[in-house]
Amino acid sequence: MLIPSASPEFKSGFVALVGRPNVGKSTLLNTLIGQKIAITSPVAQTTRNRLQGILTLPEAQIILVDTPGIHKPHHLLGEVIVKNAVGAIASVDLVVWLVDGTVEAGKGDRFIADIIANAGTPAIVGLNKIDQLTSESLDDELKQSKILASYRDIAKPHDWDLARFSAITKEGLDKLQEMMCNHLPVGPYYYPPELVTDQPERFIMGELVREQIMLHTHEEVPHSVAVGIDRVDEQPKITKVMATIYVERDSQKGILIGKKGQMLKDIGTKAREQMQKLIMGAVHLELFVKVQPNWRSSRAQLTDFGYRAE
Ligand SMILES: Nc1nc2c(ncn2[C@@H]2O[C@H](COP(=O)(O)OP(=O)(O)OP(=O)(O)O)[C@@H](O)[C@H]2O)c(=O)[nH]1
Repeated sequence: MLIPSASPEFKSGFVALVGRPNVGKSTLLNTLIGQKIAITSPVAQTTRNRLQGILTLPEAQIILVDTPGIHKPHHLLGEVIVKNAVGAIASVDLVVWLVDGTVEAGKGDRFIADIIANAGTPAIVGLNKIDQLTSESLDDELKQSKILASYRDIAKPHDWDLARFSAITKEGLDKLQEMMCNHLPVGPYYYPPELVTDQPERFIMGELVREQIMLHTHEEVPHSVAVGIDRVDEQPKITKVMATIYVERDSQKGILIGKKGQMLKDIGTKAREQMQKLIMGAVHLELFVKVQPNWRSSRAQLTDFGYRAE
């Protein structure tokens, strides 16, 4: 893949997507670059690592940095996640601060606004999920103007732009893209235009397994799961993938395997389908489950699973 030379007006830069857990950062990233590279789920705190999506337009290359949701940390993994998100804010050209555009700004939102303001990075406040708003009555309209006003109040002193959109229906995303380009400096292509992410396929494969675990199991399991891809064997007609799911307790292993192995089978089938889309070819997936007590509290284990403090 070749990196073309940019025209003198070409713009490029790094844009961090930040916000509370579950506001739709990963969904927005996937929609903007037009391919699934970030996993999403209705469970908060799905995203753990920094992931870059590359959006190449005729006039600009925007490198979108997905960050884990900012929340109060409860264990070492939580601390590492928040520290990485804060680090990302300080090191980019622009922040898109994503919020749930269906509710007024609250304490948690102001906490993030303060972090962005302290970093001094220019920002766009992105009110997402507007597809969920209805404007059938005067009450609805009043509610919407209150939501908008609550974010305007926060944005105004810092000169932050406001954008309203839906990462799912794509309404308003053209305008957001235009705003992002306006904020970027003139610059080169950082990546070949065909590339959509900086992450190796192996990492995304592990994430696709983790996504299915989150979708298939209940509260007890998701946050204590890590997935390691042990082997990827590319054969002429099929790619064989072996992966291990690490949990902290025997009980979680039991839940994951399920009655007669049915749960693990379902997770494997769905993850395999997603992997086939990713590599555009046939996949044979083998999953193993291992108990690794307290991996979230061990720095060495976190590093092994690829969660690095940056
Ligand atoms: N209706 C609606 N739902 C959305 C929209 N964007 C995201 N969602 C949903 O919100 C949930 C969370 O989305 P994610 O993209 O995983 O959120 P996130 O901010 O990356 O979450 P973390 O990884 O926890 O930080 C998912 O169920 C999405 O389908 C939107 O524009 N409209």
